[in-house]
Amino acid sequence: MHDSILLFGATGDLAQRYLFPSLLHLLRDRLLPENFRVVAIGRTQHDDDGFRAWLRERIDEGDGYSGALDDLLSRIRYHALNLNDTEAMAAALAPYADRPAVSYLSTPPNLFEPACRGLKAAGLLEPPSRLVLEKPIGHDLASAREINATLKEALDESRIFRIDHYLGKAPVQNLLPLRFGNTLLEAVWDNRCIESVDIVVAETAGVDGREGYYADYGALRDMVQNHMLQLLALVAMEPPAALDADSIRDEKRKVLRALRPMTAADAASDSIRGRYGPGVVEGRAAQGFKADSAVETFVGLRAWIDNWRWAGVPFRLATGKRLPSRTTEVLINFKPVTHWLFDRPNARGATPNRLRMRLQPEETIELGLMGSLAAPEWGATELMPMSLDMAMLPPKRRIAYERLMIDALKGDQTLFVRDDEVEAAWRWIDSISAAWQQAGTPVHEYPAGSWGPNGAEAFLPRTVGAPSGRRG
Ligand SMILES: NC(=O)C1=CN([C@@H]2O[C@H](COP(=O)(O)OP(=O)(O)OC[C@H]3O[C@@H](n4cnc5c(N)ncnc54)[C@H](OP(=O)(O)O)[C@@H]3O)[C@@H](O)[C@H]2O)C=CC1
Ligand SMILES: O=C1O[C@H](COP(=O)(O)O)[C@@H](O)[C@H](O)[C@H]1O
Repeated sequence: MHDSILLFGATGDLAQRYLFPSLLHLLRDRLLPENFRVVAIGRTQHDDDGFRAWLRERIDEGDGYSGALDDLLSRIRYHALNLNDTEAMAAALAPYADRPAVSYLSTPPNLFEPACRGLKAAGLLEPPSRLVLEKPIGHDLASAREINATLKEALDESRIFRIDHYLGKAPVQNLLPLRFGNTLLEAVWDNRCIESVDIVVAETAGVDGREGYYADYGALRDMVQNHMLQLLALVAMEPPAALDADSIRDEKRKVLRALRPMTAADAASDSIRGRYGPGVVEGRAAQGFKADSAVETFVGLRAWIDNWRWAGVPFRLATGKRLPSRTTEVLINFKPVTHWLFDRPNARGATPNRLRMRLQPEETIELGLMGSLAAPEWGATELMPMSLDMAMLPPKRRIAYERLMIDALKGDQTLFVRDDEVEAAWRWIDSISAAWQQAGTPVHEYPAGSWGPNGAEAFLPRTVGAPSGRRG
């Protein structure tokens, strides 16, 4: 396990909210090597003590763990550097090439190339050192390819770790054991038994301080290209021959490549775009998002995977900001039974089986079944929907980045995205942006605190937002 991390973008939002807290938790739980050190790099001028004081004000140590924050701060050295200045980078960072290191670029993607130049000049990309990159990897297929080519000039793919923090979430890691560890599920996991799949990522948060980025990216590029397509790939992939990183990533890539490109003719039926206006979210007034570009904060898509297993099964993807509740879930909607035996006067109809995997805010799995309760007062046995609910209780709920940082330090790429997966995802996303452009797909305003623009309901499951265990 490497014991040296260089954190670029150390003064940024992501570092403050997630990366340093993750390191704090890992240190607190004694999961990092004894000599672990952090080299923090930002543009803002601080000396070591100034940065430590700045960081201390922004990190909550948590109850009952006194000492962990002091420990973390004592391991940090800070350098103010402009990543476009290769010579300055090489001079300041060469001393840290004394041990194999992980360099983590939590910076905008236009800095990846200059950062690689500086790291190379400092000797920090020599094997077995590694490079971790934040999303987004580009803005479209062409720019993603350029970034990937630049990275490969500096180091080989086996040492490049592209982050998708959804892969670090425990319930996402549970998708494979759930699918491939249960005969019961895998036997019915195809178009003979499954009618449709829903993947929903609803947020109450707005674009909050990332207006410039969002005006350029929108929900399609910010959320669908990465997190939602990774969920789709894990739900739809074939069983890998083994659990090593490349076997899993090979299968995910095949699914992404089988996504049917969207055409302008399909845009109206298979997609919807919206942008939040003013409204009320969780009881608080929220302003609308204004941008000069035609960019969406809500997107609904119907995706088709053109292969044997999934032919004819729609995958509905919906994500949006400033929606009424924070809900991330995957729903597998099974077909109804082929012949319904229980039709009687006043009897309820069949409710097809449904598997609901909720990732956020709570981590639960719910299987909807039909059953009966013999109730003498009704004079007959009435069929009714029932559900088997299970809360997933990991020993400790962790920030997704904790797992990803540990894996990068250990060199395990399973939960990181390979170049060809990123490119296959962009190929499909590009087809959608081109279809929208050709078809002139409008961006409809929706009030903050609503479930998206008119028409969004066709892309959202009926139950979304209902607390776990309650039928919508
Ligand atoms: N914030 C989030 O929730 C998420 C962010 N990401 C991704 O993570 C990355 C970082 O995001 P975020 O922290 O929000 O961004 P911020 O804008 O908050 O931070 C950017 C960081 O990069 C540094 N930086 C910018 N330009 C230079 C330069 N020329 N030389 C050296 N350092 C520079 C900044 O230094 P300084 O502040 O000192 O100027 C700052 O530390 C982005 O790629 C983003 O898309 C991904 C998922 C979620
Ligand atoms: O990468 C991103 O993810 C967050 C949502 O992550 P979650 O773990 O809170 O579900 C999203 O808000 C942000 O816009 C996007 O860049």
